[in-house]
Amino acid sequence: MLEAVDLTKHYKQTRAVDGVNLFIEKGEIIGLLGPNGAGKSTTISMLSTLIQPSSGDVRYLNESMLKHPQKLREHLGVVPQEIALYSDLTARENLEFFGKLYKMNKRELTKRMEEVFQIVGLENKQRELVKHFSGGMKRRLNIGAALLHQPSIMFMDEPTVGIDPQSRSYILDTVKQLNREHGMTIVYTSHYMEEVEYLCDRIYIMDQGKIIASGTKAEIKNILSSEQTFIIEAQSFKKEFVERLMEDVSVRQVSESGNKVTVIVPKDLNYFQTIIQMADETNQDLKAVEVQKPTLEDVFLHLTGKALRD
Ligand SMILES: Nc1ncnc2c1ncn2[C@@H]1O[C@H](COP(=O)(O)OP(=O)(O)OP(=O)(O)O)[C@@H](O)[C@H]1O
Repeated sequence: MLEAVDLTKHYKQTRAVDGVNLFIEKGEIIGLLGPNGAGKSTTISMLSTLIQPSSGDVRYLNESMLKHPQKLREHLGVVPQEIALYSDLTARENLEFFGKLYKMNKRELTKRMEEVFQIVGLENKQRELVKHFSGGMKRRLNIGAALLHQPSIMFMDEPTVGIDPQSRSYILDTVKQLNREHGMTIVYTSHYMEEVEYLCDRIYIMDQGKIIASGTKAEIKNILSSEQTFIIEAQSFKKEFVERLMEDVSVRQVSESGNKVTVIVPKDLNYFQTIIQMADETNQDLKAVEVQKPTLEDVFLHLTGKALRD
């Protein structure tokens, strides 16, 4: 339905987005995951026609949107990273303002505002000044503003950054509900992999302006299917035991943190046995040895050598 074709944006020396190809099908929740500065916001600003690419194309229903962005804009809702509300107005006055921008007539707007306040859970706060709202309530109202004109595609740029856990969980549930009950297509950017894992059908992982992996959650985790991770727990670790692990040529990675040691080995090894044997030989007491399923964070670490929240 919506496609980025070799999308590139540079600012002087910075290649903010560097040859991104991605597609979004109707009814999907797509996650755009990457650390700060990866190019997520710039990508969605180009996809939502807010900024012009340096090169490449944005296609909606197979038609280029660079010359006629209006065709796409009426179907889009954008929740920007920065809160865009008037704090001296009430929640209701804010939505009225946005409704006028969308050129909605009064009757239509009044009806839609009721629905929107309900979706974002602010029915009882309509007449309160936004300056008295918590960060989470402002975010929810911001989402409400983007929903007024009933868009079919919604771009949400890190909508849960810096808010309380209750509002965060409310927003995540709202995203699911908009998708399931209203059939909305959603593009969700985040650097919280657990959010993307919870919400999204397909994921694009970005780093330094490029897509470095894409696919369903299962497909992405499969990237690591050639490895297995063991978490070894003990009251304290003996130097000899950790050294034995580090010296083992079949071990790909060892890291020690507090009372846990993480060991990555090829999948086909029966390494559980080896760990027990090494512990025995070095008089190391163990509390537990667990095999860990890979998370998206592990995949990211594997692909880029750095953590998502660096
Ligand atoms: N208007 C601009 N002028 C100059 N450089 C920019 C501009 N916008 C973005 N950049 C740079 O482009 C790169 C990508 O930025 P972008 O905001 O798209 O990343 P992001 O993945 O959304 O990060 P964040 O999670 O911090 O929002 C960064 O290095 C940023 O500094």
